[in-house]
Amino acid sequence: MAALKRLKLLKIFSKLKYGVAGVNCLQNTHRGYAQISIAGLPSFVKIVEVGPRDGLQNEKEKVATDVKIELINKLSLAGIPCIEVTSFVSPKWVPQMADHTEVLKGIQRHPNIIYSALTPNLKGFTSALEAGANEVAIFGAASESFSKKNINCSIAESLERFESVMSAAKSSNIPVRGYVSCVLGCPYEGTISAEKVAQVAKSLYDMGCYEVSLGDTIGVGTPGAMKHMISEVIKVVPVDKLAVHCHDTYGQALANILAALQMGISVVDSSVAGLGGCPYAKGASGNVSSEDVVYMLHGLNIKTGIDIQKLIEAGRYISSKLERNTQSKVAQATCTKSSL
Ligand SMILES: CC(C)(COP(=O)([O-])OP(=O)([O-])OC[C@H]1O[C@@H](n2cnc3c(N)ncnc32)[C@H](O)[C@@H]1OP(=O)([O-])[O-])[C@@H](O)C(=O)NCCC(=O)NCCSC(=O)C[C@@](C)(O)CC(=O)[O-]
Repeated sequence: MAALKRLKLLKIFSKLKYGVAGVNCLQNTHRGYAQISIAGLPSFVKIVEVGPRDGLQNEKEKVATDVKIELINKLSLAGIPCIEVTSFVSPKWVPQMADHTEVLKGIQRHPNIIYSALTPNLKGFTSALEAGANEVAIFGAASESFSKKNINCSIAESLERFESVMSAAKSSNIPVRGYVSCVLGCPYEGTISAEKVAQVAKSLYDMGCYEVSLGDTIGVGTPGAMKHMISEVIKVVPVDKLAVHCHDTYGQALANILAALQMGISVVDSSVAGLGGCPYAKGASGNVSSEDVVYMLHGLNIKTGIDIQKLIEAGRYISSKLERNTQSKVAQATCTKSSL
C-alpha cells in the first residue's frame, strides 16, 4: 500500500519536473534554468514576425484564408509587436498571397500591434492601404540578379519605383520599412560585397524608410560575415534603424543574430515554427524560428513582451494545419500544459 502511494507520488513529481514525455520535455521555458545577461546587449528586442508572409509565401498548396487569419490572431495573442501579414504583389508571381485583402480585413486587430504588408510598387501600396495595412515594406536587393528574378527590374529601377510608394505613403502617413535581400550571399551571384549592401541600405534609409531590414535570404552567413557586413552598413545608416532577417539554411541563424545584437542591433525578424523560404531563391530554407529567437533572448534576460507559450501554440497550430513538424527546436522540446 505504502509502496503504491510512493509510486503515485513519484509519478506526480516526475510529471511536474519533466512533463509527460520524459526528461527532454521542458514544462515551461527557462523555469529552473539560468537566465544570464551578456554585457553590451540591448535590454529589449523588437521581434518582427514574418511567418504569415515570408513563411507562407512559398507554400505550394493553397493555405486557406481562414487558417492564415487564425494564425495571425494567435500571434497577436502572443504579444508580437509587429506582424507582417501578407504581400500585395502580383498573384501571377506569388499565388499564395493572392488573398491579401481578405486576410488583412479578416484579422482581429489589437491596438498596440502593427500589421504590415509588402508592397513592391504603387499598385500594391494603394491596395494595401485600402485593405487597412498599418505599415508597408518595400523590398530591394544587394544583388542585381536577385532583384531581376524577384521583382523583375534592376536595383536602380527598383529604387526609382519605390520613390512613388514613399511619396504616397508619406501623404497617407504610413510608415515604410525597407528590405535589402542577399546581404550575405546571393543564389545567383554568390558573394555580395558589404559595400554594395551598405549602398542599397543607405538609399532606402535616405528615401525615408524608418527601418531597414538586412536579409540573409539564403541563410549562408556566419557570425564574422554578419559583423563585417553590419560594420559597413552602420557607417551610412544609424544602427538603431537596422534590423536583421536571417534564414536558417546552414543552421547559423541564431549565432548570426547574436552577432548582430553584439553590433548594437535590436530588431530581429523571425518566423513562427521556422516557416519560410523565398520562391525566387531556390534552396533557401525557412526563416529562423520565432520561438527559438525568443527563447534565446529571454535566456539572455532580454525582454520582448512576448508570451513564449502562446507563441509555441501558434506554431503548433500552423504546423498541424500544414501537416508537418515544426522547425523550432524550442517547440519540439517544450510540452504544452494541455498535454500534461
Ligand atoms: C514587382 C512585380 C509586380 C513586377 O512584375 P512585372 O511583371 O514586371 O509587373 P508589371 O508592372 O509589368 O505588371 C504585370 C502584371 O502584374 C500586375 N501587377 C503589378 N503589380 C501588382 C501588384 N502590386 N499587385 C497585383 N498585381 C500587380 C499588373 O497589373 C499586370 O497585370 P496584367 O495586366 O498582366 O493582368 C512582380 O515582380 C512581383 O509581384 N514580385 C513579387 C515577388 C515576391 O513577392 N517575392 C517574394 C518576396 S521578397 C523576399 O522574400 C525577400 C524578403 C523580403 O523576405 C527578405 C529576405 O528574405 O531577404
